[in-house]
Amino acid sequence: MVMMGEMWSHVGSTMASLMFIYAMVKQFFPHNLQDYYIEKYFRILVSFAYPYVEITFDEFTGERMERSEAYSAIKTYLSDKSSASAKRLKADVMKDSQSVVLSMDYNEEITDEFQGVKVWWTARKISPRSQRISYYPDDDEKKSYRLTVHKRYRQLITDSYISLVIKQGKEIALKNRQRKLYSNNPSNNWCLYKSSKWSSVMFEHPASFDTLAMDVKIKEEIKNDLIKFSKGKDYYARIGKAWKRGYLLYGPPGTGKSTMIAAMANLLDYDVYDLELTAVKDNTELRRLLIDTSNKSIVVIEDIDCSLDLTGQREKKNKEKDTSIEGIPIEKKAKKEEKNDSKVTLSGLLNCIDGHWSACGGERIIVFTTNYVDKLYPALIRRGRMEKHIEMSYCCFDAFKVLAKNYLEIDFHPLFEEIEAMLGETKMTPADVAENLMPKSDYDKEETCLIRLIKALKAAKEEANKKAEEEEKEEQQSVEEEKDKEKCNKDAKGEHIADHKVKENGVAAKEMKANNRID
Ligand SMILES: Nc1ncnc2c1ncn2[C@@H]1O[C@H](COP(=O)(O)OP(=O)(O)OP(=O)(O)O)[C@@H](O)[C@H]1O
Ligand SMILES: [Mg+2]
Repeated sequence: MVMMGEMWSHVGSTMASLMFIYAMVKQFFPHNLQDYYIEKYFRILVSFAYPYVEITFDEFTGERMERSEAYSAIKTYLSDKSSASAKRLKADVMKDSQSVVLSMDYNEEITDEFQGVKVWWTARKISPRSQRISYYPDDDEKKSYRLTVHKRYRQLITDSYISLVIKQGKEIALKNRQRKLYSNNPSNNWCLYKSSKWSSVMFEHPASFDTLAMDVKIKEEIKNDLIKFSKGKDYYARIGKAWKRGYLLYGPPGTGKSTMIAAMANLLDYDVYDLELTAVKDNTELRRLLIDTSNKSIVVIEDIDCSLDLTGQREKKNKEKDTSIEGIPIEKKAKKEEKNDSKVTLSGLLNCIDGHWSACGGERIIVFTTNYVDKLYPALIRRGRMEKHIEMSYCCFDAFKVLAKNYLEIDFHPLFEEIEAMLGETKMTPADVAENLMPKSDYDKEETCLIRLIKALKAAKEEANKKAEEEEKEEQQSVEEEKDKEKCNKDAKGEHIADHKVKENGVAAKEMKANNRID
């Protein structure tokens, strides 16, 4: 690779010669023709002396100043090249590890070669001359990459080289990328200049399908479904369906719905977009948010039943009779009460899930979670929209075995038998089982943890029996009350009929008397 200085020394010496020629020629031209002809020929000479084409790739482009995909891809491509050839490099330390990513520093140049043609890349950063106050720290800096190539190769470079650089840059980025967890910013935080609808942190959840406690068969089925989906690009194209899939995870709190989403993301190597619907102003904003998600991602709407007034009907009922939302954990109830300024409607959400625009991009999974599947509007979760409905339920023995392996690193223990029997008759969430299995001190042995779990299961069973007895009593009481009421009603009705009969008999007797008198 030859540095760009070589090109500049050629340009410099040619320019000096041209300036000399220009001064000489100027003397011999009639004064009135100097301006027109000299300038014309001077331009031709300059273009001869500088026979290069420059192409600039800005970091932000378009009317809405979106981050340019080409810029990001070029950056990645050049990082790979420049770590070997550039003299001044910038270093970024990756958060998760000790690895360092090197990229070329500003105003640094590197050369590249494509089919024997030399090109020069320069990283540029332009800061404004005047100081101005800005809300957004790097609004005023303009970053770009400039590609310089001899005009003779213009066609080759624009037709083939640039697209190759972008393709390779994207591939490298995909290989090196650190997955992210995005959450939507409230719309009043959107920056006017660069619309940042999502903020992100590194996605570092350690959950996997190996550590997920649930029925083994169902787990395998879900894993296969996900893998099939991720490899299904051609299949989806063939059947004429957008490459996306909807999952509905439902079940009581603490059964592993959120953990399952993390395991899905880790299995497929996808980003996660945690969409808080209550922070979305309206349907248009929802659409913009979803358009702004990347491929290979999972869009999650947690507690969908609490997030939206999806059925005006149901909401009205709840207001009249609040008992229907009893049992919702406090924070979720608060969320439901807090919602309010969001004007996202059911049809808006449905349109976002499978409207025409939702086919832009691909390889996207959308997941809804809820504790109350029966409360959801059927259209929202019908098959075809939410293709897979997965019930996350109370801890079964399969699930317990996974938790015992996770928390105690054991596959078997004589107490397992008793636990299996107890789990068959007691409802306990995996979250509660896990909590009991977690050693509370360094001296806690496996047996201590298992015995603690057995005690908790017994207590849960007693509690459930007591509750069932109370419920039965209440039911009996209400049946008896109902019976009493019915009896009272009957008695009252009987009296009323008797009264009526007495009255009727009285009237008949009077009539007979009167008739007898007439006779
Ligand atoms: N199936 C499971 N496998 C492994 N761990 C689990 C499972 N279910 C629950 N846990 C443990 O319990 C914790 C709570 O689980 P999680 O947040 O996934 O429940 P959830 O179903 O999303 O609850 P909620 O309905 O309240 O959102 C997790 O951090 C995890 O440690
Ligand atoms: Mg959850």
